[in-house]
Formats: sequence, C-alpha cells, structure tokens
Amino acid sequence: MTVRIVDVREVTKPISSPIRNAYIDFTKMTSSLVAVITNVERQGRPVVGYGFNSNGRYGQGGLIRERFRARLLEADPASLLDATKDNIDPDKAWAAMMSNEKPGGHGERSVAVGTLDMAIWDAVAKIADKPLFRLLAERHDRKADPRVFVYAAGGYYYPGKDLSALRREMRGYLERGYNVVKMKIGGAPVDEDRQRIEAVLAEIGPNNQLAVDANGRFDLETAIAYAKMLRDYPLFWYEEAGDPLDYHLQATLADYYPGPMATGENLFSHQDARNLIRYGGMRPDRDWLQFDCALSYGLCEYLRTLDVLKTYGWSPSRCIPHGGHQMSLNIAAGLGLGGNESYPDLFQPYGGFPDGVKVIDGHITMPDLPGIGFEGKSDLYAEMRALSA
Ligand SMILES: O=C([O-])CC(=O)C(=O)O
Ligand SMILES: [Mg+2]
Repeated sequence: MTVRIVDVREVTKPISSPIRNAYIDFTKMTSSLVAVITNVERQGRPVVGYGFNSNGRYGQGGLIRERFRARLLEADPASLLDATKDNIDPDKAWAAMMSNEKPGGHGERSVAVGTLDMAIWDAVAKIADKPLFRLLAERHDRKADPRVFVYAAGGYYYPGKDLSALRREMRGYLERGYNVVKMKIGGAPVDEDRQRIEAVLAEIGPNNQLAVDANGRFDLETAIAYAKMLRDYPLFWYEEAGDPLDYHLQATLADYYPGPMATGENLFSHQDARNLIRYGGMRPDRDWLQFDCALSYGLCEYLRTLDVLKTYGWSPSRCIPHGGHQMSLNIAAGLGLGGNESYPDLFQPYGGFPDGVKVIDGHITMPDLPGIGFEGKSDLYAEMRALSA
C-alpha cells in the first residue's frame, strides 16, 4: 500500500477580538484550519495532519482550494514519498504545491502553503509515531531540548483600556509564570506610550522584562523619535519599528538604538529573510528574528531560512518566532531556537500549549505527543476533529 494523501480539507474560522495594534484591528481576523487526511492507520484510525495559519493574515480558503489542495491530490502519490517509502517527504509535497508558481512577490500564497505544510509535517511525525520536535532533532543530528522559553504577548490597545487595566493584564501574565511580557506601541502619541511603558515597568518590577512592538507603523523620523524615548528603559526588545521591507530604516535605527531590536514576522520567504540579514543592519549578538513558518511557506522554507542564517553567522538561538503556535514550539525544541511567542489570552483555541503544560520561570516543557501535539489541547482538537470527521 502506497502511503498517500487521500483528502485535504479547509475551513475558515474567526479568530477575532476587539483589540488593535498600531496598524490593524482584529475585529474581522480569520484563520484557515486544514486537515490533511492520509491512508495510514494508527490505533485503528487514519492519520490526519492539522495546520492553521497563525494570526495577522486572513484565512486562505480560496488559494488552498483553487491551487494547493489540487496539486497535492493530483500528484502521483509515489512521487511524494521519502527514501524509506513508508512516509511522505515534506519537501516533495512542498515542491508539488509550488509547481507552476513564479518566484518572488510572495503575497499570501506563502500563508496558504505554510498552513498546509504544518499539516503535512504533523502527519509525517504521526506516521513516524514521534513528537515533531524529536523527529526534527534526529534528522538534523541535534539533541532535542523540550524546555522552551516563551514570552507573553498582549498589551494591545482596546476600547476603554486604561493604565490600571494594562497593569492588571501584565500582572496576570507574571502570575501565570511568564517573566517577559510584550505590549503594543505606536497606536497612541509617544508621550502616552511612554506613560504606558512606565506603568508596565512599575508593575512588573526589575526581575521581569518588557518588549514593545510597533507593528511596522513608523517612518524613519518617528522610529528614531521612539528609539530616543525607548532607550531610557531596559527593554527586552524594540520590535518592528518600520515597514518590514524597509531594510534601510532598520539599519539606520541601529545608530539610535543600542539595545536589542526584533523583526521579521512579516517576511515570508528565505529570500526576504536574506535581504533583512544582508541589508537590515541586524546585529547577531543582540537582535532577534521572528519569522513565522505558518505565514511564510512552512517548515520546509524555514529550514532554508535557518541555512541562510548559518551562512551569515547567525545562530538559530536568535530566532523567537511570531505566532504563538505549537508548530514553532516544536521547531524551537527540536532545532534550538531561542524560544517562542505566546498569547495567553488571545487567538484561542489556536495558540497555546497542550492541556496541563505550565509556564515555569518563563519556560514550558514539551510533552511527548506524536506529531505537533494538537491532540493534547482539547479545545483545539475538538475543532480539528470536526473538520476531519
Ligand atoms: O499584533 C499583531 O499583529 C501580532 C504581532 O505583531 C506579534 O505578535 O508580534
Ligand atoms: Mg509583532
């Protein structure tokens, strides 16, 4: 029996909430949930891989149905197998999806492919009967480290949210075991943002840290004005000051901001990542890279991005992906990334950890569940099962 993909399903789900960053609000945000159903059985049931597209881009049902699903299902199943012939080769599935796609101008097809790639890797690790992070570590000759740094992202603008609500939110993250928290900036005048930052720093005290995220809102002049304000504080990082493709802005900002900076969540290919490294003035001794595989052609492409980083002398430990999903937790534990984002109160049930996993001293420990581990998160798995039933 040749291992094969027998169906690919997609449903677009709301992940909306009344929050706002400096660039968008999330009142209409959606995400694609996909199921890749195989003919392999484990414990008497077909192996199904699941994926979803993180947050910040919308559901990709049109692209998935019109192009990528068809290419996976129309490919000769034997052409998608790895050397053992017992499992699917994610790189071959990736190449099949990307046939007849021209290079460059990545648009949102990277999101559609990233979502399916997540589901394919989930299926591949389940067929191998291993947690994805262990499979990745084995394939890359590394020792898996199931203990992963996570930070709590939030601090959004929200109608009627005052400083005491912001402080309560951040206190709540510390009480749940986080020691780094993140808040939005750039959605209010700089003096108001300074007050918000000071309020949060007073709340979290000197033993915890704060990162700030401008979501690409600033032109160079504003980014510099903020840098001069922010450098008064011991921040964990200053994130996405300017447009994600404005490498000149990012490089110039380093002259004004000696502390750590972070960016990359809106770069969707290894070529874009390479341009950031070549031209964005990012400093491998202190800055952070946030490429999110779910938005950027998946893990097959992320592995190419990690190769680019290596070529330029960057360690994978400088990567802390955007998106707060279990896929990036697996990559972190398997391939030695610096950690992962987490949104304790947002984008549920998609983000987060398997049930019972606790944050302790800003770290979680990955349980040994086959695949990405979605089956361990009951609210998420209920949505997934409904799609594959
Ligand atoms: O507000 C968003 O779009 C999410 C974001 O930037 C982040 O988590 O870093
Ligand atoms: Mg961000």
